[in-house]
Amino acid sequence: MKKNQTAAVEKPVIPPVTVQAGATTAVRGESHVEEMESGQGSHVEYTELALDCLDLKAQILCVGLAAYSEVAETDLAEELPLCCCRMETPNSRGGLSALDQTCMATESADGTLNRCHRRVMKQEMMRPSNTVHLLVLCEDHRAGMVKHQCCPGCGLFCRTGTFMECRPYGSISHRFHRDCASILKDRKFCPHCGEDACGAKEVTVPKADLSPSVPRLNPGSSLPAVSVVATPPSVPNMLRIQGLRAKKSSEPQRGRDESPTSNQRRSSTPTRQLYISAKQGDLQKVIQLLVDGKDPNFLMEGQNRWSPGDLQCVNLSRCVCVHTQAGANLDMFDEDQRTPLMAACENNHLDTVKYLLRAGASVSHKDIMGFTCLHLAAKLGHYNIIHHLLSKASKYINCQDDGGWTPITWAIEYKHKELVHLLLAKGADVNIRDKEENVCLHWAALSGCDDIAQALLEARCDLNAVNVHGDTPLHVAARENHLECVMLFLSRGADVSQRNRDGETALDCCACGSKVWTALNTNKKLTDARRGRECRGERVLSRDISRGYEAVPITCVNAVDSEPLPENFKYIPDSCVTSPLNIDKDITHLQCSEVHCTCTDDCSSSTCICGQLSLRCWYDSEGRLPLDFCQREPPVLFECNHACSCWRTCRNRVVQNGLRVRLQLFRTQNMGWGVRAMQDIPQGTFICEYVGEIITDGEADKRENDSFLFTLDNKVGDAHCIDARLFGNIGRFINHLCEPNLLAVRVFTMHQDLRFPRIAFFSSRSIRTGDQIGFDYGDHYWRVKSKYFGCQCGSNKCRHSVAKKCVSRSSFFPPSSLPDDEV
Ligand SMILES: C[S@@+](CC[C@H](N)C(=O)[O-])C[C@H]1O[C@@H](n2cnc3c(N)ncnc32)[C@H](O)[C@@H]1O
Repeated sequence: MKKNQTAAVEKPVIPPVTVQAGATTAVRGESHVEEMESGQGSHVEYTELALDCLDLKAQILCVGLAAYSEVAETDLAEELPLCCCRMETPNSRGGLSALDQTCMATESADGTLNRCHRRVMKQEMMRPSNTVHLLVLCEDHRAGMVKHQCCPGCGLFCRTGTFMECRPYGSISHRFHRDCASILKDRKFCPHCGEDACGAKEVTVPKADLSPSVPRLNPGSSLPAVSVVATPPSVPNMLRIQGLRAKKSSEPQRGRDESPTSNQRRSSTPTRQLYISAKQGDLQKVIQLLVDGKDPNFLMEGQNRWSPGDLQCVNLSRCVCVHTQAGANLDMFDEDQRTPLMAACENNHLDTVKYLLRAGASVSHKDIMGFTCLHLAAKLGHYNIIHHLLSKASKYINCQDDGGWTPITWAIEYKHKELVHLLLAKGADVNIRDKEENVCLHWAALSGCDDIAQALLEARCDLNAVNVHGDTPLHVAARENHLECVMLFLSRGADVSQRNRDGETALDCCACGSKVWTALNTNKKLTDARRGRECRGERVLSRDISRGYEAVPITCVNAVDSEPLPENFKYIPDSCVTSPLNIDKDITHLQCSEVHCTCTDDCSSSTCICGQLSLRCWYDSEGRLPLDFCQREPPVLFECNHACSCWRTCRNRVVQNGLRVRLQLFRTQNMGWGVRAMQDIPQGTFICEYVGEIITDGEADKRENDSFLFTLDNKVGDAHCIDARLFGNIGRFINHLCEPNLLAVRVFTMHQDLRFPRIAFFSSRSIRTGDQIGFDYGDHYWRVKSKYFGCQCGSNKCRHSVAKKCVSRSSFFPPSSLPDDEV
């Protein structure tokens, strides 16, 4: 419709404008076009307008885009040059030189040249086309330039004499010399607007007559008399101009900005100029061209692209605004099918993005790669852009590009952590598959960002997802040698033995001996062990029955029956009392370590105080009892204590340091729960203490369950027991073995009240991983218990497998204190 309208009058000229960097934009409604420099002798045609106030659409409607001839819309016309009569260029030399202070315009009148000598008021330079030199002009010639009275072909003014005149919009007059018309494929066009020169008329203006030109009725009959002036300084330039013009005519396919030697195809058409000016952020020219009626929706083929470099110009956003107000199709796209909104998103121009969204630009538009605005901004980590886009159009958050990638995928790959968190918070789907079936975790594994991977796992991204290659995220992280991601995935249960399409496990994907390899290999061994247990139907009931009270965790497993974790007792790391026993803890009663132990490597103090106790340090440098330690009647051990002068780290402190070997509570086939070693243990190693409730012998007699009683009979004072029935440690689960591998030894540590020794188990021989540990409950125990059951230790040397007559309460006895009179 616009194309059929014509303008009755020439529209006002939009002034040259400058936009200061950092000036608020039209989006906020505060922006305005800066005033043109207040030059002296300002022109009436120049109108200062605020950008927001521009109603270019109306102006352009008024001008009538229909003024474009059909020729102008053909490919042929796209190659035509365009004048730049209304453009100013800053004087690169800064201020005006003495020479510049004189107008450089030359009037051409029927072959006679006349150089202007008027004084110049403004230093900005002008020219009708890029093929001629820039000129500093007086105010009169500046006005003439704006009115297209300067010939773009030769750069001479056509204000008197005979010349061609094109009137594309009726009142607008484009002047040029007949020989300066643009020639393209044997056709002539107006060098100002590209209109067919057939429509131009030859007119003659008498020298003194500066009124609007009129068609020349009789060419040659009314030529004005013009004076031939001396050759002006600019004549050599004009020779060059003529030469270039001839070349342009002979090579019409080239653009006017193009050097003859350049192979690059240059933009040269009127409409193309609009696009280029917009790309360059040349707001002044954009406005000019739009007002001149150029189509804001023009799509240039071949070279048009909103490249990042183009878009860094501060004026761009204003150009976008102007385009928008001029009626541009907001979703017009370039050769990459990118819209201005996409360009603004990619280049982090938030204000422009806001403006375009308000104006109705599409968020869902996809470029040639299938990218949306969200993809572009996500890839570059433009947090605020994404935030704003999602606030307006959150439904596109999971939009996939041609690779099947969502915006969050791009943010992940480029490690934009904050952005990933934003997208997750806004509902990004982390399990959407791309074209290779990757999920987000694959991309986190590739980038090696464990923080992001963790966030994805918390967002329930599938750790075991496999892509078309059969790779899990663990495969990818291993291949990329990203240790942190590998550790994270393993800790979350990634399957180290999963094979991809090539039959590779993650272990096969990394360098042998690397940290990643070590982590994966360790995990594989543990996994294999676990799987072995699972094959046996073993269930892990607890990862630590001590609840962290021991230095090493004690797992509990059951591969035998459905018995649950034993919870009918309270695990305690040290013996306790439930009624006062008056244990002598008087520090002054402690035997001084100096007397019996120097706690040095050659410590061998052996002062005996009662004939029964050997006061010496028995431990070797590894904290083990010597191989010749008497097992039949083990001596009582006195460890150093707080009354000693030695350090807490001295060698004579082992039992008081607590559990150090790895043990496991397991379900036996026929002895209920039992304890086994989870590591190889050398002979003489402290295993654990028998911990429980310290009670009197009388109290023990009253207790119904005697299965956990350990007698502390020292033949010194009242007899006491440790009852581990209600309170105990791992020691309460140690079964009787007729071929024991443990030796119970009395030990004193922080007190030396001989009625209350601690019962410590040491390995009486070497123990292998997986072996059940056990001690000899003693003949007394079996004399009591054999009425009810026989020993189930399974040893060939079992001495208690046959049930015998019960006599009384049972309890365990350390070998060295078996009562002589027990029956
Ligand atoms: C201190 S508890 C040992 C842990 C016990 N197996 C459990 O399940 O709690 C002692 C009890 O274990 C069983 N026990 C220990 N050693 C045994 C053996 N060699 N043969 C049969 N039963 C045994 C007996 O029931 C005994 O009273």
